[in-house]
Amino acid sequence: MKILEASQLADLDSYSCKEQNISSWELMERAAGLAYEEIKTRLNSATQQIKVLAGPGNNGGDGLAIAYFLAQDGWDVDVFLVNFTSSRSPDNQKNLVRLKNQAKSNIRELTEDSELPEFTSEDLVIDAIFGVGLNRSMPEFVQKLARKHNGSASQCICIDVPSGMYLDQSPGEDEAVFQSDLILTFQTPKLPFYLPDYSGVVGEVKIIDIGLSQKRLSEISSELNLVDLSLAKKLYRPRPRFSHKGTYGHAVLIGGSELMLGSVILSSKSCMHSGVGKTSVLMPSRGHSALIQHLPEAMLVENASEDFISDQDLGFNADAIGIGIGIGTSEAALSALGAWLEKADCPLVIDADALNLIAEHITLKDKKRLRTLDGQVPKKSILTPHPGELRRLVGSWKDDFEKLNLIKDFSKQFDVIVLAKDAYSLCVYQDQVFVNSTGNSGMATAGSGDVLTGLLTGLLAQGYSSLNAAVLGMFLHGLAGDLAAEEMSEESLTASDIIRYFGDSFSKLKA
Ligand SMILES: NC(=O)C1=CN([C@@H]2O[C@H](COP(=O)(O)OP(=O)(O)OC[C@H]3O[C@@H](n4cnc5c(N)ncnc54)[C@H](OP(=O)(O)O)[C@@H]3O)[C@@H](O)[C@H]2O)[C@H](O)CC1
Ligand SMILES: [K+]
Repeated sequence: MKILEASQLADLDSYSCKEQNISSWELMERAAGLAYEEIKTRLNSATQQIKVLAGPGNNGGDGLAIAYFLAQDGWDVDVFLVNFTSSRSPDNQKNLVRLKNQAKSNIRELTEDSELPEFTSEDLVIDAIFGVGLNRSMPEFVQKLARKHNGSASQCICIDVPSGMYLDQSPGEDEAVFQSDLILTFQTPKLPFYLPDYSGVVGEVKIIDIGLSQKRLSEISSELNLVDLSLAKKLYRPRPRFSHKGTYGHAVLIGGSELMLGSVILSSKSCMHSGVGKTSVLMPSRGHSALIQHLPEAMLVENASEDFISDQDLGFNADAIGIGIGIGTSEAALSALGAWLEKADCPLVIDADALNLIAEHITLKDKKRLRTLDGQVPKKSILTPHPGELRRLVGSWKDDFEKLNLIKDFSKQFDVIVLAKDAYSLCVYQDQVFVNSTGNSGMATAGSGDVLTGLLTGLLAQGYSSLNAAVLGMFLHGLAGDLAAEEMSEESLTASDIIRYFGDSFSKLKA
């Protein structure tokens, strides 16, 4: 699903009105009506009082229409006109006149000099002060209102976006943003919903289809996408009926060191469950019997060292290699990694300590090592850093938008795909950004990343392009975690459970 910028949203709005021969007010009426239908399903006898906070722009216009519908239905509604300017958009004005004529709700004006309303646990607050039009800090009294609301126990439904949220920047340190329990957003998801800087204010998100032009939406080029089931289904390639294990590729996992042997076993197991034909494992020889015990389907590659990975020739052509899991940062690991980066002639997934080694040798600016590592990270490799590894690779950022730009620059510089793991992982290739919609906090557990690496390596070996493998694998991994958490709760989830739900996760793609 495309994620649009404010200017693209405005273009989509006006195009849709023309295409459908409706006025902007009629579009607002439709959007507000659909939001109201959703709100209605959430009201119950415990909802004592509804407080609608409406700004003077079109977001406020939505709020005034919702207040009208609620009052028509007999709900007790207090409307606060948050008048940070004396000018009102025409559609807002029309809705205000209608609301006043209806005479069923209490309407109060709030300006800088007004006493702010109280919010209690019995209030349902509908925040319609600012929408996607916010382009500078909210006026101080509106921020005070947000802080007062955030400090209360009231419930809050934000219309389109929480007031105070920018589409293209993080809030300043002291800037207030309305904390939402639910966001009813129109037509397309908005990027900040998925960024850590806004995590404290984003509750449940419901995307409401308000019938904007699908034709125009498909024409608008957006490099930002939310990876949902329908996008994942487009990437998935069904298995041909007439096929054999050679059809699905030969994946190799290279990982492990003296005290970190489990991770590569886990990763290999994940790879084996990804649909791949064959999985071979190159790991320290002291882990060989454990691997065979836990994963008899896997094949071992001879390894010269008991404790470290080596650059032993495979003796066959690998279709994809996953490298780095548990290798440590020793000289032995560094030298084997350097050799593999140099000789690999298939797509790579690079994870964990391999990323740390690469990062170290980029930031050290040690020319010799730069040549052996950074210069030879094969193009189109998938790098899967967690936030700490990412920082080591791309440097520090002051907010999520700067982070995104750093990742894009890095991806362009080395021509690699970066899958930045987070609550909502981001998969970035040059200027294209794919935001994951699956996953949960139960997956923040040891081994979860190893499972992702195995899955990505397996998909690559099956012939998915690097970008498609990264995007699809990210989605499937999160979905498996969600399905596992549904059954067993986030708390008890382990990395092995994620693998057990791969099957259900793939099934969703075929449904
Ligand atoms: N298709 C849809 O998604 C529909 C969306 N609708 C709703 O419309 C809003 C967007 O409405 P808009 O009027 O463009 O913007 P806002 O209501 O968010 O803001 C109003 C104006 O306020 C000014 N502004 C911005 N920041 C500040 C600030 N910090 N202080 C004071 N004023 C500010 C700005 O105008 P300027 O000219 O002063 O820059 C805004 O334009 C969308 O979110 C939906 O809720 C429609 O209902 C139809 C369908
Ligand atoms: K709002």
